[in-house]
Amino acid sequence: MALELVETLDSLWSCDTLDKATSFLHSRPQPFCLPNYVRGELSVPHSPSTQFFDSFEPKTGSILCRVPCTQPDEVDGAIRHARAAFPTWSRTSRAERSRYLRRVSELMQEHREVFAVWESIDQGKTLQRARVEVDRAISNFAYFSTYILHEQTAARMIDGVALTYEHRSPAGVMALISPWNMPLYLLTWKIAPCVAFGCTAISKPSEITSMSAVLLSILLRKAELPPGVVNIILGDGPTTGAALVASPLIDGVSFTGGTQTGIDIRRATAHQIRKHLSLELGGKNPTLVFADSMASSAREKTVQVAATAAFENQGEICLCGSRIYVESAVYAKFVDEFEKYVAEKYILGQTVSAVASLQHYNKIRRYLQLAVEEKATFRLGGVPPPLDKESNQGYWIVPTILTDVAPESALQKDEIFGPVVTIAPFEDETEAVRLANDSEYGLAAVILTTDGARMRRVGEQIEAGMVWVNCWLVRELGTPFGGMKSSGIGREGGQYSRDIFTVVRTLHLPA
Ligand SMILES: NC(=O)c1ccc[n+]([C@@H]2O[C@H](COP(=O)([O-])OP(=O)(O)OC[C@H]3O[C@@H](n4cnc5c(N)ncnc54)[C@H](O)[C@@H]3O)[C@@H](O)[C@H]2O)c1
Ligand SMILES: O=C/C=C/C=C(\O)C(=O)O
Repeated sequence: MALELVETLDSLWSCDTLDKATSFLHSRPQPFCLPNYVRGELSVPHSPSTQFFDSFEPKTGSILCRVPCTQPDEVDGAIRHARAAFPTWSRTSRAERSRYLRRVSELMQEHREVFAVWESIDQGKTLQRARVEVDRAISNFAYFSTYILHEQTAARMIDGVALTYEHRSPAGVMALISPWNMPLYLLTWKIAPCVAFGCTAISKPSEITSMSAVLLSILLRKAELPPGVVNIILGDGPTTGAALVASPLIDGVSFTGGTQTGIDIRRATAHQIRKHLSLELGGKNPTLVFADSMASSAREKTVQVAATAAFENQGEICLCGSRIYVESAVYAKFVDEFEKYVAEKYILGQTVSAVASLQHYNKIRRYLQLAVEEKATFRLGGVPPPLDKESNQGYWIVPTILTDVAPESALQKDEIFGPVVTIAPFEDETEAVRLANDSEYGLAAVILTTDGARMRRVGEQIEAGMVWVNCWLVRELGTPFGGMKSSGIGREGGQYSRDIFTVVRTLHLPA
C-alpha cells in the first residue's frame, strides 16, 4: 500500500471522537483520496481515465475527501477477483464462514466509535443516530453468522416412491449496491448475508457517503477474510454502478436506492434472466392516526411515534412516515400537539442534523418552494435559503410540518426523503385505508389505534411490505424486509436473503 495512504488510513482509524476527527481534517493540507478494496488490498485506482470527485461534509459544506470513480475496466478486474475467490469460498464450511462473520462483528464492536464518528461526519447524521446504525451493522454480521449454523433442510417422502430434498448452493458473484442514507447499515445488510451464504461480493456504496465502506474494508483485512471474497469499489451510478450490474460475470444484484435507479437496473439486466435481482426502493409512507389513539392514556405515545417516524435521521430513512392522516374528530388536537412536540424535541443542531448533500438540500428546498406556491400552511419550518458550492455552509433544514396540501400535490405523491411531513384529515376507516393506499409506493406504514380488531383489519388492507402498529422501525432480522408496488421486488432478511444469495434444486432419490 502506498505510504501516504497507510498514514491516512491509520489517522482515520485513530479518530474515535468528533474532536479528534475535526483536528485531523484541519491538519491536512489537502483532502485525502479514498481507496478501493480489491483482492484484500486497499489502493486508489489510477487508470489514466479515472476521475475523482469531491465528497462534502454535510454539517459544514466543506470538502471532506475525494472519491474515485472506478472505471469499467477496473470494475471488470474486481469482478474477476471475486470470481477467482468463489470456488474456494463457496466450498468453505458454514462453521468457518460463520467464524469470519463473527470476527468482523467483534472487530466492529471494538471500533464502534470510529465508525460512528466518520459516519456522522460523512453522512451528516447526529453522532447518536450514527451509533444506533453502527450497532445495527454489527448485528447484521452477528445475525447471519449464527443463521447459517442453524439452517435445516427437510426431506420428504413421496408416496414411498421417492425421497426429495432441497439442495442449495451459493448463487455466485453478487453486485451489492447501496444508498447514502444509512451507509454502513445498508452496506452490511447485504455483505453479511452474501458471504454467509457462500457468495463473493463486489460492493458499491453511494458516491456521496463512501467513508464507512473504506473503514469496513480496513476491518475486513484485519479479520483476514480471504482476498477477493468481498471487494468494495467506489464510484458513481452511471459509470461504476452501471458497469457492475450489466457485467455478464455478475450472477445477481442486490440493490437499495431510488425507484428510478431500480427501473434502470431492471432494464439493464432484463435480458440476463439468470441474474438474481433484489430491489429495495423508495417509499412515501403513510401514518394513520385514529381518534382512539388520542385518548389521554395513549396520546403521548401516539404523538411520539408519529414524530419519530417522520423525523428520525432528518426523515432520511426509507421507512419514514411522511404522510400523516388523522381522523377528523381529533385532527385539530393532533396537529397542535404534534407541532408542540416536534418544536420541543427536534432541535436543529441537536436532535436534528444536516441533510446528506447539497443536491439533496436543493431538492427538498424545491418542494418547500412548491408548498409556498400551492399555499400550503407551514405549521413549522419554512423555505431554507438557496445554497451552492461556494456558499461554504452546511445543509440544514428545519423540521417542517405542512397542512392544507391537496391530495394530488407532488408534496403528497413524491418521496421527498427529508425532514418534511404533511398532515391531512380523514373521515372514517374506509377513507383512511384509501388514502394510505393512494400512492405508487408500498414500502411501510404506521397505524396508531387502541382498537385491537382495527389493528388487524386495517393492517391487513394496507399495501405496504412493513406495517407497524403503535410502534415504528421495530426490526427482527429474520422477518421479510421489502416493498410492494414501486417500492421494490423481493424481500431480504433471514431466509429471504438466503433466497437471493443461493440457487435451489430439488433432488429426487429412489426410496
Ligand atoms: N427500500 C429500502 O430498503 C430503501 C432503503 C434506503 C433507501 N432507499 C431509497 O434510496 C433512495 C435514496 O438513495 P440514493 O439517492 O442514493 O438512491 P440512488 O438510486 O440514486 O442511488 C443508490 C445507489 O445506486 C447507485 N446507482 C445509481 N445509478 C445506478 C445505475 N444506473 N446502475 C447501478 N447503480 C446505480 C448509486 O451510485 C448508489 O450507490 C430513496 O429513494 C430511498 O427511499 C430505499
Ligand atoms: O432506509 C432504509 C432503512 C432501512 C432500515 C432498516 O432496515 C433498519 O434500521 O433495520
